[in-house]
Amino acid sequence: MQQRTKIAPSILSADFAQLGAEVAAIAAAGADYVHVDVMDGHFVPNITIGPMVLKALKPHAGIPFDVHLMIAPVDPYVVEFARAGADIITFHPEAGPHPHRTVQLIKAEGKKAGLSLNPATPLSVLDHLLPELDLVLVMSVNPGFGGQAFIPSALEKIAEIRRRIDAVSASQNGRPIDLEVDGGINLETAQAAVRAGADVLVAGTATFKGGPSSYAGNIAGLRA
Ligand SMILES: O=C(CO)[C@@H](O)[C@H](O)COP(=O)(O)O
Repeated sequence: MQQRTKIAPSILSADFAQLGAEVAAIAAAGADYVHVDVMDGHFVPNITIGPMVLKALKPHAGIPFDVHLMIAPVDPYVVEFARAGADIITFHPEAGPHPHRTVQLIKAEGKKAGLSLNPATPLSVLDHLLPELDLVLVMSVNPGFGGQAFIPSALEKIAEIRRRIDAVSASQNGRPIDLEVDGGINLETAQAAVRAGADVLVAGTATFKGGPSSYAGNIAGLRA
């Protein structure tokens, strides 16, 4: 069953010189999650922020921090990100040999666990893991940078994952599992992604364009 659409601004498009004020501003503007893109220059070709910055940002926004780890290996860093303030920790199945163990590590810290699928990652990675997950993140761009164009084949993937999530959720007394889409989200692609079954939209460029006075309108526009 699809929930109300949630908006998770990616702070990759925020003003990095004002990050505390930026996360406070998006929370005040109606964002549901703060989406933190963690990149290591190895798993993806870009380097962003680590647990120290997450810890510094945490007190600035009273909404869940949705942390997307684009790092390999991922297991050695799960506990540090959890204790730095992540509420949801999402990782890639390619980032470690044992994705099920990574989920166990996340859950042992009392956090929600997400699995992210790159554009070329097959849906079979979900076969034995979906019942354990709280979130599935469909990448609609190749991870590494903001401002890329939405890859249309993500829509087919979202629709199939929607079916699988609904089946698992129904067998677990309606336990919610978020279906999040990330990359190239604008007013047009947001509508297509939600129609296909997404219920969380990650949006960097589309949230932060125009500066703080535009955030509430940008978020409301995406949600509508
Ligand atoms: O994880 C990533 C990129 O790797 C995304 O979160 C992007 O940062 C989204 O940016 P826009 O496409 O919305 O600008």
